[in-house]
Amino acid sequence: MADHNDDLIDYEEEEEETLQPKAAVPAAEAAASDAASGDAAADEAKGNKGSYAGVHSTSFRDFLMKPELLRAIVDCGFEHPSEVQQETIPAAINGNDVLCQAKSGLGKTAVFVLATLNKITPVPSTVSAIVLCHTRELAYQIKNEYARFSKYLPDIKTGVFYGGVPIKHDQDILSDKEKCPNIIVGTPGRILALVRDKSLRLSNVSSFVIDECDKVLEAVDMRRDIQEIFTATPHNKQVLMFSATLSKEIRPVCKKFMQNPREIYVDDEAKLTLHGLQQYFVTLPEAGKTRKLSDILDSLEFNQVVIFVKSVQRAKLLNKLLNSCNFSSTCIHRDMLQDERIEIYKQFKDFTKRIMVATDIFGRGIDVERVNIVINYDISKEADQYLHRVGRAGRFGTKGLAITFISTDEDKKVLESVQERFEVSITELPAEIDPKTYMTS
Ligand SMILES: Nc1ncnc2c1ncn2[C@@H]1O[C@H](COP(=O)(O)OP(=O)(O)OP(=O)(O)O)[C@@H](O)[C@H]1O
Repeated sequence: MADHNDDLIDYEEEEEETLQPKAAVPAAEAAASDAASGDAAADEAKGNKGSYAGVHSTSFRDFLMKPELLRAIVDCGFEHPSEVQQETIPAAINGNDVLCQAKSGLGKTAVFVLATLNKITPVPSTVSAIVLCHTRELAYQIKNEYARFSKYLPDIKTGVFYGGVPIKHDQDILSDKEKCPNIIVGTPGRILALVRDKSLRLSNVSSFVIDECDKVLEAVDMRRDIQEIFTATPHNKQVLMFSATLSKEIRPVCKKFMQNPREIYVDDEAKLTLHGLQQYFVTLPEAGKTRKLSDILDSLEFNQVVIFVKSVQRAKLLNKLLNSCNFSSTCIHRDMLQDERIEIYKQFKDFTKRIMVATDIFGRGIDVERVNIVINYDISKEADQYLHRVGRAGRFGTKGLAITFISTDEDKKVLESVQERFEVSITELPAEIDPKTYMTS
């Protein structure tokens, strides 16, 4: 990656101000009894969570959080914090800046959602937290996570703003005293447009979050937007950033936005491998891909499948083909009306469709619990993106299966680099796979 330092404001050159650690909310104990009342909802919500949820002794009650949050956590069926949550929630609640890498599907979202909700004392018509991410569907998903966790905090309002829909709607919400959100989730382009036209005032922001931060800050145009949004916020605020992949090149770029952050990295890339996920490849000519895909979908048991392709055109075509063969398939790509994209995301999340043909807009951050197979009809261009894509299966320690089609020398190289970097053995797809090995019962 090029040296982007010149593009960024160098906060190290400014006077360092230490963030005030937030006063502890003396509520953890009191919350225990409140939390217990949500047990029935929790049992229902638990569903098929992976074994990962149960192996830790630390409890969410050990964190100094508002009792309303602890109640919501119970309702969501979260029994124990995952490793990344144990490591980062206390630091984030304490007011530290956090730059965090942790493998896919282990609950990074809850870290910033809980930390920001815990911090905010909502003031009407005042935006206190801003959360940025790279795709509209992810922004929508994060907004829903805020809705889940703020269930018992009705005074905190969250809004989501992204491109592809009329900006007037967002402007109206922001100018309405009753509706103006305290927390805003969005994609950089639309948020910047709202800042520039002065509908969105960020002068009271105390939390600034970037999810999938490597992706957001890698692309020069998105990074410029972020930088401009960042300069509209006060100097003294908490900055939190997250991704499953954080190369050594991007870390200093992220840190330019932070003050003395708590840094959590997975330097041993082998530790990014999801162990509940079986990974296979199939070598075949390009012309044989559709036939093979159809055989796989016919022969394997699955709950939901995501099939990744490399272009919009291929997504459209493949989806059409699958539908003509009576598969319950849908597709998502950038060449669609935004409302339609969100509708399709919702249908898939609600299990109305079993198969999603997608471009890389669905490759990071998207969390659909029932997805247990990912197929790379076209392999990604880079190893990092492979890791994110296959992470759509095997969420939160559940089992899953990833199958990658290899038809060119280029494809082979990407697969080799995945195996080397993440120390994972990807073998040839066997003639038969026992469903028990990839379906969580
Ligand atoms: N402590 C917990 N107990 C049970 N389930 C959890 C817990 N934390 C998170 N989850 C669930 O695990 C799933 C994955 O979480 P999330 O989407 O935040 O992962 P992530 O780390 O952001 O992954 P990615 O890197 O792929 O974006 C979600 O469905 C979430 O509700």
